Amino acid sequence: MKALVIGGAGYIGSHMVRALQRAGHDVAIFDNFSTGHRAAVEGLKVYEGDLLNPADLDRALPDFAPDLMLHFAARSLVGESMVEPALYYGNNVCGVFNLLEAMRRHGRARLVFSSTAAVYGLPTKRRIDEDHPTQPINTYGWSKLFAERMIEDACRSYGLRAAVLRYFNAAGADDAGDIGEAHEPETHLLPNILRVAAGKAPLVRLFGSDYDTRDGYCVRDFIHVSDLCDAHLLAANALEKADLPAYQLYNLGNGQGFSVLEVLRAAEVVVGRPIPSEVGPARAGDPPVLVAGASKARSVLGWAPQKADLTQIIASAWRWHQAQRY
Ligand SMILES: NC(=O)c1ccc[n+]([C@@H]2O[C@H](COP(=O)([O-])OP(=O)(O)OC[C@H]3O[C@@H](n4cnc5c(N)ncnc54)[C@H](O)[C@@H]3O)[C@@H](O)[C@H]2O)c1
Ligand SMILES: O=c1ccn([C@@H]2O[C@H](COP(=O)(O)OP(=O)(O)O[C@H]3O[C@H](CO)[C@H](O)[C@H](O)[C@H]3O)[C@@H](O)[C@H]2O)c(=O)[nH]1
Repeated sequence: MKALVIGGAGYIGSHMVRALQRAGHDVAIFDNFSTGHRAAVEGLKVYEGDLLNPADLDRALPDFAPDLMLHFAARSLVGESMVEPALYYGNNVCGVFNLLEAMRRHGRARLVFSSTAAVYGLPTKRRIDEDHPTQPINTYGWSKLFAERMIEDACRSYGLRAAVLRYFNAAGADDAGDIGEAHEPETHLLPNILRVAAGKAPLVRLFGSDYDTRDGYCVRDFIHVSDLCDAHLLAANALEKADLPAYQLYNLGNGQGFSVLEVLRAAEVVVGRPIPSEVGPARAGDPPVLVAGASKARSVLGWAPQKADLTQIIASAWRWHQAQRY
């Protein structure tokens, strides 16, 4: 299969490239390098282009003629989305619109799309499954929900077959240790903890300690990036199954929540020393608990996460942080 990874120079996209290659597929990347890294895509076929420029897609799609497109190219900082909503509606909504139109123009009909647990908003039940109401509390979540809707409509009207994957908290790095999470600025919990452990920052700030949770800290469901990629491969196969609908939606998480403090303590065990921290004010827009109900991906796709153990996730991220290439 020929797969075009849109946003393939980014954190999750670069891992997806690896997973596709290991599965024997022919891979190319489409990326504008706004947050991606050239070092992550060395030696690969790259179409440098922007989803906001349809001419770039008109160059890449007929040239590579992919059987499958995988979309990772988004802005994804919750805080930024509340200050600069236009950036989010531009990239995450107009970008997806341009992609869907280009796919229609060039007869490309298979898409796997990265969505997010942020589409759900505040949880109304302990585990968030796909039937949970979607009421985002930030612009990032709304932009992804609008994109999902456009994809669903394209499946109904234009013969597209698509899988939308709503991730919870992606973490960890490839076993090879040469690609990993590197955002600037970094806002995610685990890389921020490990930057301190690696001596690149003096301390990590824990946002809020008086949430209504077991220890007062926010609780999240961490899923290894390689397990996410496995689910994408399975979702791509599911697009070919006539007994499954043209539009498929799956949550991806381990179904187990860890508090911010528990993640810090687990990281201290992995690195073998205390990691300086301080408690700061709660961050605006953070739901207290986000834990996935992801049984649908298991039962329909046959997905079985191989790296669900938090210590294993942190250890893989730590290997990357110690030898970070970019
Ligand atoms: N990291 C997480 O925990 C998480 C959780 C849920 C969902 N997601 C979603 O997963 C996807 C990937 O996240 P990530 O953490 O790897 O992000 P990232 O910022 O590391 O990667 C995004 C990539 O897309 C590229 N890109 C962005 N806009 C583009 C455009 N207009 N045209 C071409 N390329 C463009 C960037 O240069 C980058 O290489 C995003 O859609 C994000 O919303 C991530
Ligand atoms: O330096 C930090 C960074 C984060 N946190 C806390 O750690 C938890 C996790 O925060 P992250 O920023 O790592 O992740 P989020 O849960 O905010 O968001 C992630 O998961 C969401 C869905 O669950 C979205 O998909 C989003 O794109 C993705 O970044 C939150 O309680 C946050 O307040 C800290 O205490 N200190």
